[in-house]
Amino acid sequence: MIADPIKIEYILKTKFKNFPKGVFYRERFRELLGDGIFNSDDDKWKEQRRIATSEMHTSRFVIEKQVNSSRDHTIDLQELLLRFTFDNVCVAAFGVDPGCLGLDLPDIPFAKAFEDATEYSLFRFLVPAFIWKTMRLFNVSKEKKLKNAVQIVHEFAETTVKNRKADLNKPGKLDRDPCDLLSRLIKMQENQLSKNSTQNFTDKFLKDFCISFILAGRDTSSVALVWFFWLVHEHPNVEAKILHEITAILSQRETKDGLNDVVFQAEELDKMVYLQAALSESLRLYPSVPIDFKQAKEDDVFPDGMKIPKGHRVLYHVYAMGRLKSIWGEDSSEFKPERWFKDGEYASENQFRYVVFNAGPRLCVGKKFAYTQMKMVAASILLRYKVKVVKGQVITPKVTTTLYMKHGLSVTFEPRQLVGK
Ligand code: HEM
Repeated sequence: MIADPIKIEYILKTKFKNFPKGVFYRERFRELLGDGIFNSDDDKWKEQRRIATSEMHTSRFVIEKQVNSSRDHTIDLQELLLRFTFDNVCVAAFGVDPGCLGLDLPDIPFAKAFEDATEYSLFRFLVPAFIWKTMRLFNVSKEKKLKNAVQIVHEFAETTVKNRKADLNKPGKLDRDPCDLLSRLIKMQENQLSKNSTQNFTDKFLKDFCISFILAGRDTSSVALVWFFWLVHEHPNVEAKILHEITAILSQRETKDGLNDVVFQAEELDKMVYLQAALSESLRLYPSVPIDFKQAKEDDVFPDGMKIPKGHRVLYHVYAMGRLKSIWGEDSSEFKPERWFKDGEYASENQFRYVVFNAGPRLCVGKKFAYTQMKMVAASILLRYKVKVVKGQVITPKVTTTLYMKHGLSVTFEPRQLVGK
């Protein structure tokens, strides 16, 4: 297990490979999306962000309805946010809203199967391979459940791919030019085929690509937000600064909407640098992916002379790195968004010291999308409510591949009167 930026830079700059092979279409993600759809400032990306933010805003209303219907009751914020990001990433991937955030918080078979599949496949990392392989051979226990869950996920994805292809071929069927990942891949393929390119995405490829994307973007932003809301509750001075920033940005608008009608525009979210710093700071202390690992493609030697034989896995401890005094200084355990500013300007940290989104050629493809999504939710809720954490609950991380709160986060929402005039 390492926590050294120099070694991490060495690992992530191509020497090591991702493990396990085939979980994500990593190379293809880079090639097809990398700096295009999700990360550039071109018009397509702006349009994607415009649609994504208005969809997030719609979800904000649903969250608000939940809040109203549970007034005077506590609500598990983590569960609500997990449902929100699942719906949201499915819209981004497939253009389909599974409806997990419905008012009665319904059980959606596809979402449940997705969750089960993730949990049961984690088992394969925890036991020697011969154990789970034997269970798979006899189709028993966790392997049997995994098989069933995977089947539900695949059936849903297959139907979605088929329907989307059919809709794209029927003029007038879709009310706007769709921006979701699946539609873009299908269109990209059609354009290339018309140029006699050899590029050909099978339905299986399209399906697996979208499933991998949902897997990567599903819980990461929601758990980040739940730790953020808890830290903000514990630091009223930070909350006051965030509110000050949001209201200052709103006051620059030419037309003044009533508070309830405010929908943040992507450009306004870009200006929320203190909020961005507070989110980055929260992720430093509670990274959504707390431990990551890569595997040596061949016998290798680290810059300090340490030998790594072919096939060996190197784990790096993102959680520990976020708290190292050697990187962050004596106050490394404190929640201080101010540390992200240099000469009054927001300054990103060196990627290999802050590996929360991975780094270099493996930097998270959804990073910008995630910040837009998190800022939209945080600003929309904080503007309207004080999120009050119920006293006496135990706040502790759950040790798994994603840093959930073990017991969720019970909160109440107190409507604000003060802002937005
Ligand atoms: C706070 C939110 C997020 C965090 C902390 C985060 C973190 C990460 C990390 C650490 C990796 C590298 C995993 C590895 O290679 O070992 C990664 C990869 C990836 N992430 Fe994110 N992520 C977030 C949100 C998202 C969202 C919202 C999406 C999609 C909409 C997304 C899409 C991806 C994809 C496609 C990859 C694979 C990229 C590649 O391997 O080249 N992420 N993310």
